[in-house]
Amino acid sequence: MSSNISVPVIDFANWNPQSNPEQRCDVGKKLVDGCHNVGFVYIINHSISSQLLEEAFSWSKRLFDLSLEDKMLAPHPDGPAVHRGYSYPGLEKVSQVISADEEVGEKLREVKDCKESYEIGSEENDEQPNVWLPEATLPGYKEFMTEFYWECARVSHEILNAIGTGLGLRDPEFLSKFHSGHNNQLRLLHYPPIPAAELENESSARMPAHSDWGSITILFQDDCGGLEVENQTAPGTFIPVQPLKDAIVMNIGDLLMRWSNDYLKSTLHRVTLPHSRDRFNGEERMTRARYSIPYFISPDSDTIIECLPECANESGRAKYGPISQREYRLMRGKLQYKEIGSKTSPSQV
Ligand SMILES: O=C(O)CCC(=O)C(=O)O
Ligand SMILES: [Fe+2]
Repeated sequence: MSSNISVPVIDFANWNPQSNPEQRCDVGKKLVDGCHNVGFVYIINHSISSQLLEEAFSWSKRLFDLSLEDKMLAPHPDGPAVHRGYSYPGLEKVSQVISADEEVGEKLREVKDCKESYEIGSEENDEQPNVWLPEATLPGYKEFMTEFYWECARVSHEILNAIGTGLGLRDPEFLSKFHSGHNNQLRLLHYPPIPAAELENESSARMPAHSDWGSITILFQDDCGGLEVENQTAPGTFIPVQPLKDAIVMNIGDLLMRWSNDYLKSTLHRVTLPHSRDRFNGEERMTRARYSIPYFISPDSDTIIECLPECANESGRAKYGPISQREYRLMRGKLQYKEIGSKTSPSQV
């Protein structure tokens, strides 16, 4: 695990309308460097308030503290087409076979994923309608989460514009324009305490290595720890993304990697044992519970993802042909299904 590479911290204090163009350009360049070298960055001094984040975690805890019976009043629909509502521990199996080695793939499939989640989309996304709990089960939950969803969408535009600026796009807001926000996904995640031995001997996983599919992901995590990202300079080894209070952890997804002709990196990441000293509780060596809130940002379904001219190589060549978001999502879904079997569902979108 030792590495002198770490996840860069990008200060967004100078990314606001009052900042001068040089300051904004500097923020954009640092962000893009981090997305190129590591694929993951922390963003600090962003525009989501600390109080709102506290509220989001407290709603998440209230949700997962409900009885299973209550949570099952908003069940995740069967199959991969609609990713909404509540998934009980073990329902979803994230697996991305990253090796052609059959044995590795088999081993990953046997491992239980110890987490429960609740997925939320835009109320206007007809392809994936929301699955809400009855209002009386958790009054105020739907209202808060809807507001939080759009607050995350708002900040995602700031980040996409900073990326556009850092990449030197002729129109720095070009990427943002394909993101109405209706194709995003807010996910509440709870990893219950489990015996540390199960994570150590790999009979259980919190979340195995995978990449995200969309443009970018922003993630909020509690102080438990355990998120790790693959070290680009030493593939197969991982570096920790230590909790940093109120920071946004931001990463590049597969579609933006493709859009940027592989300049921005969609990095494998996983959730494993916490790194902190208080990894275990008591004699049973139980890992602490962990709560995280990723928000996946995707372009609208009809968007054609085609190499940005500014990212073409010297001979003007693109590594990938044009593809729509919808086509790409279906292709990824199919591939994943072939590899991981029909009882499981893909990691997101
Ligand atoms: O819980 C985390 O920190 C990571 C979650 C994640 O990578 C995902 O849901 O795709
Ligand atoms: Fe992820």
